[in-house]
Amino acid sequence: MRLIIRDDTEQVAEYMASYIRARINQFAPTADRPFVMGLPTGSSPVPVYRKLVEYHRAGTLSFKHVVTFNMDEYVGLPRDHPESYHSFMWHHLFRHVDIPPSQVNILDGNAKDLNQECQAYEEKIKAAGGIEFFLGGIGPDGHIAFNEPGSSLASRTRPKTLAYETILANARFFGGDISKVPKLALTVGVGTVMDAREVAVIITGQHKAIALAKCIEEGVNHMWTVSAIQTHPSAVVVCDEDATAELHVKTVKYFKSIEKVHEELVGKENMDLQGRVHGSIRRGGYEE
Ligand SMILES: N[C@@H]1[C@@H](O)[C@H](O)[C@@H](COP(=O)(O)O)O[C@@H]1O
Repeated sequence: MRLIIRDDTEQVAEYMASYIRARINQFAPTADRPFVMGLPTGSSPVPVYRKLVEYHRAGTLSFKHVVTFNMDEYVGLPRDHPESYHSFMWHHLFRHVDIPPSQVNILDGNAKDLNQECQAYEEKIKAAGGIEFFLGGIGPDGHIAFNEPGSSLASRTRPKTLAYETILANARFFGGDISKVPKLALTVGVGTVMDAREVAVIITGQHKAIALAKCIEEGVNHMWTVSAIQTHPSAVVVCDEDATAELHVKTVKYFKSIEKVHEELVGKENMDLQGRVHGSIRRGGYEE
């Protein structure tokens, strides 16, 4: 696993978005061989989506042959509610790019049979050939998607009761009114995320510093579900300086030195590929 540290959220977004652009363009997706992505909601990915939209407008990125699967959705919120993840994704990304709506997949939190909806989602991912690249964010309690502390690290897409801490954290999107925050969600499982061929997680802000330390410096633990990425063969965490507050200085220095040596090996001219180099050094992905 690699840890990439940037000064602030803007630089984190720049890194992540340019990496995604390079990854899609390098994959050269076609109608028969689309690029399949997993996508998160939350405030952390917003600047990443803004940059992806900019790239699209500048003509350097197309979503024509991209298929997306969102991580999660609230149960019981109308699809067009401003805080549904459906609305969020169309507002921040999909309506600004050339993705055909038929290639967008978001769990239906109003499905009659929620278990059936989740099972069908897993099958749809499988039918699409699996997820090539899963972008994730985390909650301050280290949850990835809505895989709250104690979720099985082998979990699949399913309905999930939200932890009180998550309900509190998300109250800011519902005018600070806890009673308005849905208490149940549909979410991909940790196992679903881990099945992706590559996983990248954005962790920003001092309020996520403990979660980052648990994920990087401690063992794999179901109480910090994002820590499962330690077992993934091709994973990266991209964080800002604020989020490193609970890491040992030695850890920060270590990952910065890895990146420095990597830059020297790869050469400045390839830096836009951010760790993914054509040819002999890397065939793809973050192997560490
Ligand atoms: N289900 C979502 C997660 O997928 C997301 O990672 C998290 C963090 O949101 P933010 O980036 O706003 O801190 O919010 C919710 O809990």
